[in-house]
Amino acid sequence: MSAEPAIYLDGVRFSYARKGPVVLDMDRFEVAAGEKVFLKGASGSGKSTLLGLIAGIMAPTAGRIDVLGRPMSKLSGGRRDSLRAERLGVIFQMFNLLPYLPAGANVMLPARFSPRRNEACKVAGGAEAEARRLMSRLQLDPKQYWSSPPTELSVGQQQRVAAARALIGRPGLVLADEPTSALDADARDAFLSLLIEECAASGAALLFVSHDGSLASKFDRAVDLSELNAARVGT
Ligand SMILES: Nc1ncnc2c1ncn2[C@@H]1O[C@H](COP(=O)(O)OP(=O)(O)OP(=O)(O)O)[C@@H](O)[C@H]1O
Repeated sequence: MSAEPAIYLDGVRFSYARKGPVVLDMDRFEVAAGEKVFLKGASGSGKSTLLGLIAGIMAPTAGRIDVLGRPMSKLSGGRRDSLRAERLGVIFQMFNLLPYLPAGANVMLPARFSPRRNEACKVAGGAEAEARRLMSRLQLDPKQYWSSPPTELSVGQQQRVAAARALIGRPGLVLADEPTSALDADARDAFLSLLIEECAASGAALLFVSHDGSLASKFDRAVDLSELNAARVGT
């Protein structure tokens, strides 16, 4: 496992519009390699914005964000996309599954787009074998659901597909934005335990956003963005 931090953020400011309000203003934030961090904060405190910046979907207005030792915030949009595809697993609030691809093909997507992740699947017998293993681990039987279109899956099942897709090919960092908000308490706890186990098995750091503070005890550390973000939007 790399000793470089999974996330290193220094003096970051971000506005959605050139003359718009500063929505994120953070001095320092770090997540160690393999660390599991729970990120909470009031609605509108900037959690999704922070994840978008770490994932390289947007670039900060000022400051530096390194991801797995790479200078994410200094890269062009195209190179940020490549870094995200090669090294990050991202589970969005709405899962962002491709509706025209069946579940199994959705899980395999990162391995199709990233040679590095495809290569990492070889120890498991290839990308399809690894996709099936991850679906089984996340309690979504691939014999039954491999060919199912996402529209025919329940919200909880779609979430498992999104998690398996994020985990395929050993990403160094998994970012999860409220992935449990649609689940009941038992399903939520089971899902989170499996996600944490799989991140630990592949050595991935996990930054997990949720409003539900009762989940925090499962993590190495909990962080409140309302305290870290000097912009204090939404509070
Ligand atoms: N696309 C956008 N354009 C302009 N402003 C935005 C955009 N997305 C979010 N914001 C603003 O940025 C601030 C932070 O929003 P963000 O979605 O990051 O908060 P959050 O903590 O994830 O909220 P929630 O817990 O409700 O999901 C809010 O004031 C919001 O209105």
